[in-house]
Formats: sequence, C-alpha cells, structure tokens
Amino acid sequence: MGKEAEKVRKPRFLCLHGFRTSGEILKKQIHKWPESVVQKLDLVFQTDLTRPKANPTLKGSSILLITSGSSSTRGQYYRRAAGAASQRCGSNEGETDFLKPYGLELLESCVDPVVINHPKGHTIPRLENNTRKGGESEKGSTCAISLPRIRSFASNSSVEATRVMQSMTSPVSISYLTQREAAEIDEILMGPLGFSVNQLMELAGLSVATSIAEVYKPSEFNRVLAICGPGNNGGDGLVAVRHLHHFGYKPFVCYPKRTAKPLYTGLVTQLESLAVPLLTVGDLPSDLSKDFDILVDAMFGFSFHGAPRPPFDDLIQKLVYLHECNQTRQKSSVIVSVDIPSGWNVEEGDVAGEGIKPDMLVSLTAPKLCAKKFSGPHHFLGGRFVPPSIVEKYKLHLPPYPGTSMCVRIGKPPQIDISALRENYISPEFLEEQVEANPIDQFRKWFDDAVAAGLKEPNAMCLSTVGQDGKPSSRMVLLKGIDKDGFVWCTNYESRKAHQLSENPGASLLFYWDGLNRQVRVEGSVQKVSDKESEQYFHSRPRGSQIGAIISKQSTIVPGRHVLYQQFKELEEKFSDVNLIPKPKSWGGYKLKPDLFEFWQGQQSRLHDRLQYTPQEINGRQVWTIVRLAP
Ligand SMILES: NC(=O)C1=CN([C@@H]2O[C@H](COP(=O)(O)OP(=O)(O)OC[C@H]3O[C@@H](n4cnc5c(N)ncnc54)[C@H](OP(=O)(O)O)[C@@H]3O)[C@@H](O)[C@H]2O)[C@@H](O)CC1
Ligand SMILES: [K+]
Repeated sequence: MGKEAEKVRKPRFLCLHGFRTSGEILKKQIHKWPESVVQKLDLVFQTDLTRPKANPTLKGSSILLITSGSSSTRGQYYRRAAGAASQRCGSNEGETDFLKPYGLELLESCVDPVVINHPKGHTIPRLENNTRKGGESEKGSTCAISLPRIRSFASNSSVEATRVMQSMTSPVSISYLTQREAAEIDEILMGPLGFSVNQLMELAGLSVATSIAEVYKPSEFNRVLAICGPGNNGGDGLVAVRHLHHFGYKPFVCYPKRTAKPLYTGLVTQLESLAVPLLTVGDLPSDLSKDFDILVDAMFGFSFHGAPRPPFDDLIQKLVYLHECNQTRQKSSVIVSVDIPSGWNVEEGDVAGEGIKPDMLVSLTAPKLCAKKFSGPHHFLGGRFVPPSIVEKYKLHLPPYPGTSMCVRIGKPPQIDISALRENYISPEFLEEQVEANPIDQFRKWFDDAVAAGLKEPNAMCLSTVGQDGKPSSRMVLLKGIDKDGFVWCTNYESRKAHQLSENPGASLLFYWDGLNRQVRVEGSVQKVSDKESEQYFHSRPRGSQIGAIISKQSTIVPGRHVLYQQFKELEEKFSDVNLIPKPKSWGGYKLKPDLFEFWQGQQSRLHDRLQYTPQEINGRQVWTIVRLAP
C-alpha cells in the first residue's frame, strides 16, 4: 500500500446557491478564478440539497461557498444555520424556509464547515489575497474569498493541503498595524476583553522562545543574551529567557532600567532562581559575538518614540556593530528582535538605514507597519491569543497557527544551502553490552521509544526491491505487523514491487525515526502471507481505504484524478448497504524474514553508532552475532 495515495486530499468547496440551477451557474463562472487555484481545490457544484446525508459528495466538505442575492432567505438560513453550528453569527431570518431542515442536515454532514457567503447574486466571488479589498457586505461575511481563510481550513484538514495552500499565499495578504492600532488593541485586550498584562506577556514571551527554538537549535546556538528595556517589550524578553532556559539554552540577561512593579520583580526573581546571570552594561564585552550566539533585542516595542536614550543608545550600537562584524566571520551570532527592531520607527522602520538588522523578527499579536521593511531571513508571528472580535474590528489577516504551536512563520523560509544542512546529533549511549540479544526484541524497544516520543507514523518504512533487471526501486509503506518471524506490510499483488518480489524475493526495509536520531535497516527474503491473514488486515482498514484498494490498479496509468474520484463514488454507493467489503484478490500481505539488522544512532562529530546483527549456526542452534561497524 502506498502511503501517499491515502494522504493527499484537496480542500473541498461545496458551492451552493439559493436557487435550483445554481450549481450550473457557478460551474460556468468558475473561469473567473485562476486555473492554478482551481486545480488545487475539490469544487463540488450542488443543486439538489434535499438528501444531504445520502449524498456522498457532500460529506466531508469543509468550506461552503454560498452565493445568493442579499435578500435570499435561503442564503440567510444557510448562514444562520452555520452560525448556530459554529457560534459565529446569528440571525432569525430564514426560519420559514422549506429547505431549512435539509440545510441543517447538510451542515451536520460537513466537517467543521467554514461558510463563505457571497451576497451579490448569481455570480462567483472574486478571489483575492486580502478580503479587505473585497469590501464587507454584512457582518461576518465578505464578498471576496480570503486566501488566509482557505489556509486556515487547510491547516485543520491535512498536512498536504496546508502545503498546497501555503504555496498559494504571499506575504502581501498579511495585515500590518499602525502604532495607534497596536496601542488600541493592547487597551482592548486588557480592558473589555479581560486579559491581564501578565497573561499576555507570558504568551508573548513563550512565542518568542518557541520561534527561536524553531530556527536556532540549542546544540548550535546555545549562549543567549537578552537585552531588556523598561517596558513590556523588556518583560517579553524576561519571559522568553525563562522558557529558553527550560528549552536547554544558556541564557544571560542585561536589564539596565528595571521596573519596580511586582510583575517585573517577579520575573527577575524567577530568573535568579534558575541561576540565570544578570549582567550590567559594564559587564558586556565590546564585541558581543565572542560570548553569545543569540542576541535577543527586547529593548523597545510599539511604544518607542524619538531617539533612543542612554544606555540603550549604546546597546543598540553594539547590535549594529555585531551585524557588521558578522559579515566577515564564518559563524555569525544572530539577532532576534521582539516585536519591533529596537530603535526603528514603529511605522517607518529604519529610516536612516543605520539601525540594527535583525536576522529574526517575532511580531506579536500582528506585525506593525515597520515589519514591511524587515528583510532578514526569519519573520515569525507570536501571541496566539487574538480573539475574533479584534480580528474583525481591525480586519486582520494573519496566518493560522499550525497545530498547537505558539508561533507561525510569515512568508517563505529562506533559500538554504543544502550542503550546509546538518545536525550535530546528541543521543544516549548505545553499547553492545546494553542491547537485546534478539534483534526483533531490540527493534520493539526502539519502536516503543518512537511511539512514546510521539513521532508521526513510526511504522512508516522504506521498502526497497530489485527485479530481474537488477534495477532497485524504493517507496514508503506502512508496517502492519511484526512477530518472531518477520515484518508484515500489505499491498497490491500486481504492483511494481510485487512483480519485482516475484522475480527476486530479496528486499530491504529502512525505518528512520527523526527526533530520536535513529534508523534501522532490515534485510531478508519476502513471502506472501496467508489469505486468512490478508483478509484480517484488509478488514482492519478504514472503509475508504478498502474502497481505495479496490479501485486502484496499482502502478498502472490513470487518465486523471477525476477517474479515481468517480470510481470511488460509484463503489461508495454500491457498498453503502454492505457491511463487509470483499477483499480484492490482488490485495494482500507480504512478510520479510530478516537475515540482517543494523541499528544506527546519530552521535556527535559523526561518530555514529552502528550495531549489526547477523544469524549464525552454533551447535545446530541459530544465534545472532552482534558487531559494531565504523560510522
Ligand atoms: N497585544 C499587545 O499589545 C501586547 C504587547 N506586548 C509587548 O508590549 C510591547 C509594548 O509595550 P509598552 O507599551 O510597555 O512599550 P515598550 O515599547 O516596551 O517600551 C516603553 C518604554 O520604553 C521607553 N521609551 C520609549 N521611547 C524611548 C526612547 N526613545 N528612549 C528610551 N526609552 C524610551 C518608555 O519610556 P517613556 O517614553 O514612557 O518615558 C517606556 O518606559 C509590545 O511591543 C510587545 O512587545 C506583549 O507583552 C503582549 C501583547
Ligand atoms: K524589540
């Protein structure tokens, strides 16, 4: 079974209209959207809505694109129903519409639907980067479709869709705040919205620390100096330092103008309890790059005005100098600015061009106008606390935070030199005396570690096969079982790998567990498993995967994706009343019986561990011999 086939899913847009022929009308109008966008979406044009639950095309839709004249009750009840479902908006209109029950049923069969209402009649809305330009028609709905909104959907649905959507979005779609707006938002958050400054600062500082950790690993960039100013920006810096300490960095703080309020004295006490050194300005060397790998600039945020006063004028100059020195060095220290590069005008940026040039900017809440002038390689957004009322009031377009992350990158990551990409692995000892005598037991131990570490798909393995022609080929498959005799996976018996295995049963498996710095090679010969075992595996799969396995004549040419969809829909209908979907003859399991294992673990300075197991006959008994191989 190929992993890929299961994962890729385009975001589905269900395009509705308030009247009978609407599906057809929208289909004709779709040419108004760029071809490159249309290709990336699964657009379903729907007219008959009377039996939504029985209609497989409606299931799983996550974006409902509704077009209707502004007075259409049907459009309104869809919106109202969606609002009720998602607590987003509410109106009493459309109560009497005869289609209402179907509308509610439809919403129920959608996965966390996002409703995009287009009230301008029989037409498809324009697709724009910024819905601000599209103009709002009614609260909670806009004429133009916002790409960030689509992305927000995509991040909820599948990693693949997120990737596709990210490629569609440019930094142009991000909102930037004026200095006044930033201060206003601050007031609203801490006034009517009930936040305390402590809370916001904690979240802001955590965002800064996690942004740093995403780009600059503590194994390479360990020594951090945070220069903290007198206001909340300085407070963010103090919080970030505490988190960086717990993330494994060695932080130092320079906090020359301390604020006497309990919030700040508390933050300092917390750092002292972690033995984080607090340095005076006089303690700092003239060239900061000698002693520090990361300089956190937390001097001034959005309340900065005028020219920097002492001692911050000199501290800013130190960071300017550091950047100049970096140009001539092999390994540079990096500057991370919190919210605003200190000394920059909050809206105009580095007007004279003589200010600091940070490598990373972590904008908080939303980027300020000066961030448009930021040209460093890493721009992140943090402060994952912005409620919808602020988003709506200031018409903010911000990238969605992925998963549970406290930060998100804005714009594209920088181009990197592939040859320079390397990790300095730090792993526990892996010694011959400590390993299990039986490699299957050792494999299980490492597999359990991978599961405990929360690694994604720890059972994904690269299967390599070689046919009669001697040409090897590899692909990722999922391990479905393991016992004392070997490793099992399932596939199509008419696929390319199956043909190769029928010509040559020799194959190899490779597991790679990033995050644990481990890989395991397993080599041996392959046989089909029994029909009974294959049956069991087949029926343990989700129904969708079972149907997918039936329609896929694996490795043969398909005229287009639509053919697969069509066949899928047909079979879904055919089996809608069938409990047990029959396993196709061409689908089944293979088992690799190992005759070689190698356990690899990355170590510092490329002195990796490699322990190899091979079987030996001793007194008629099979035992595994373990040897260490040179890295
Ligand atoms: N949602 C949000 O809003 C959130 C905001 N958060 C954070 O708060 C930051 C804004 O904080 P803030 O308002 O305390 O202002 P900030 O810029 O740190 O410093 C003001 C201090 O600097 C001083 N100062 C000013 N100019 C100066 C100069 N030329 N030379 C010397 N000193 C100068 C000024 O003194 P004053 O002029 O008043 O005498 C005052 O003491 C924001 O950027 C973000 O990091 C997050 O924590 C959470 C969410
Ligand atoms: K700053």
